[in-house]
Amino acid sequence: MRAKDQKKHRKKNSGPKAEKKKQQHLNPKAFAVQSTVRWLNPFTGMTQDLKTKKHPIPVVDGTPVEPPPIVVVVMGPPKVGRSTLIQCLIWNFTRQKLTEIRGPVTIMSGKKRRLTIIECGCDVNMMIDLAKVADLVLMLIDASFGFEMETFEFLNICQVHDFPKIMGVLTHLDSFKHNKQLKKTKKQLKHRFWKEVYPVGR
Ligand SMILES: Nc1nc2c(ncn2[C@@H]2O[C@H](COP(=O)(O)OP(=O)(O)OP(=O)(O)O)[C@@H](O)[C@H]2O)c(=O)[nH]1
Repeated sequence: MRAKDQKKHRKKNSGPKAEKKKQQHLNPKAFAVQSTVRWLNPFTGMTQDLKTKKHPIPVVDGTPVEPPPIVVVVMGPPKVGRSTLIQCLIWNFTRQKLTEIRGPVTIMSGKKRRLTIIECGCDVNMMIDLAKVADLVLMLIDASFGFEMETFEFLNICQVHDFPKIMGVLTHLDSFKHNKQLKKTKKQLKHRFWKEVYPVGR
């Protein structure tokens, strides 16, 4: 068969494929300038875009007027006197009595300074979370008993997560009958506390 006799390939004008091809050719220069008149029009064209770009954007200062509250974490083993200490702190700053502590308590400690006091339980997850956010940790130690597992656990966690400021607070000091014994225990606990905290603490 000769090439002349062969039928020429004809373009499809109907059917789904043809429709698709037609649609593809509808807007070949979608992002090009199609009309210079419209392009120069101050309300619809590029001029408006250029003007907007030139317009200075006001810089908003997002810094809060009042500083965020200082997070104070009160931690210690069970029955060491955490709730009692928090109640005393609240009474000291606000002259209000809080019988039950159910969560974080925020108090005004100055004209613009706020304190958020959080009681830390003996749960490890809670300790990890609070070690990350605490600005100051009040570490309660029962003087009549000495250091307990929870205290060391918390100190270890603090070493991993950016060590916060730590203050040791001795409780149950009134259980000592003799002054000499009290002084000796205080000294011992103080030395031990510094040994544990100082090498890594701020
Ligand atoms: N003698 C004496 N008793 C204290 C002292 N601090 C707290 N207590 C008593 O110890 C008991 C427990 O105190 P809480 O403040 O409830 O201790 P906590 O650590 O909050 O205890 P839990 O949350 O129940 O684990 C209470 O009866 C307090 O009165 C203290 O310095 N001396």
